[in-house]
Amino acid sequence: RDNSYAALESEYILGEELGSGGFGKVKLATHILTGHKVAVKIIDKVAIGDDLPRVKTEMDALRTLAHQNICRLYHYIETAEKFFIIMEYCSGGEMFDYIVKKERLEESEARHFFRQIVAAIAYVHSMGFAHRDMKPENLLLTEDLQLKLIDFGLCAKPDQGLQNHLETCCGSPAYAAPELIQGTAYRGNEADIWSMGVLLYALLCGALPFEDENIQQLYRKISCFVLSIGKYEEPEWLSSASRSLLRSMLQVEPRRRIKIEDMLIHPWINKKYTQPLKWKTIYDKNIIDEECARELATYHRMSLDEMVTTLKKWKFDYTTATYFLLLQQKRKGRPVILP
Ligand SMILES: CN(C)C[C@H]1CC[C@H](N2C(=O)N(C)Cc3cnc4ccc(-c5cc(Cl)c(O)c(Cl)c5)nc4c32)CC1
Repeated sequence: RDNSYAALESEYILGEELGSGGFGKVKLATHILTGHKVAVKIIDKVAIGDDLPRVKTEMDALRTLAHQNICRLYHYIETAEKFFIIMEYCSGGEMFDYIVKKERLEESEARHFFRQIVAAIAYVHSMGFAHRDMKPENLLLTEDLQLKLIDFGLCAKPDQGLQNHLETCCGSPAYAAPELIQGTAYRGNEADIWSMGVLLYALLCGALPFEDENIQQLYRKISCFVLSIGKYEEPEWLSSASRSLLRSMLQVEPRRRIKIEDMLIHPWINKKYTQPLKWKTIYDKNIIDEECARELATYHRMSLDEMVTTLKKWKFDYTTATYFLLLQQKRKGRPVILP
């Protein structure tokens, strides 16, 4: 092992592998100072090759996007050979596994999850980004069944106008919007709405509207859906409110697709909820929790003001990670102390 891990192992204890992908692997780790579990995405620069821009894309997105339904970036370390992206650990695993175990969800449970997905995407779009790879595998659960959106390797800033298909062939075909399949120019945020429609269908029906192990067949199904009046079978148990929301998201013509703002006030989203959907972030980068800053200042033998000033630089170094984990400790009602 090259000395890259040295940078990491002085601050974290590496644990089991949680999963891997084209990017590299994700390992469980323990943040030494607080004893908290974290997830470390390890990317080998040589192995990633010309996919390196995707890493930068994800880093920029994770640094900018701070939201209760998005996996939190704590710290990142770049060495000559590797990137280490230290993030919030989601002990509940993938939402995909949760749905599979349950076959399909009751409408109320589907709504509990879907409201969090809408909140995350409303925030991502409000920040000028589009995720572009929305699917159950990219939605993780915390131990208290809170949803966290992950994998921003394909995200884009739609205010860069229309992306055309070729340069950014995206995500997973089963969730890909028709305009993406057809290779015409598309807007990332409109494609996200389509993918969320497929996601909602999966949550409610326990299956995918367009399913085929053979990619060509799958594309044909999506395309013929595109060409026909967009028929897919709607199981009889779906309520009329569910059907209307699904139909408004699975609109073939992107311009006719429901907008995220209209989803926030859709009757199905708000059924049995008195509060309107709180989609804005609960985090304010300008507000530093004094108790956590004080504990860090004492540990580093710095004044409180110096520590607050340092934290407001959001360097995503070990101190940023320790601050976030102390904040998490405080949110769980545990004492905010360092050894
Ligand atoms: C199938 N994918 C392409 C990779 C897979 C790797 C394991 C990971 N995971 C799991 O699969 N558990 C079952 C446990 C688990 C727990 N906490 C995690 C916290 C963060 C992440 C994470 C992973 C990636 Cl690739 C990201 O870009 C971001 Cl922003 C975050 N993955 C986690 C994770 C889920 C994704």
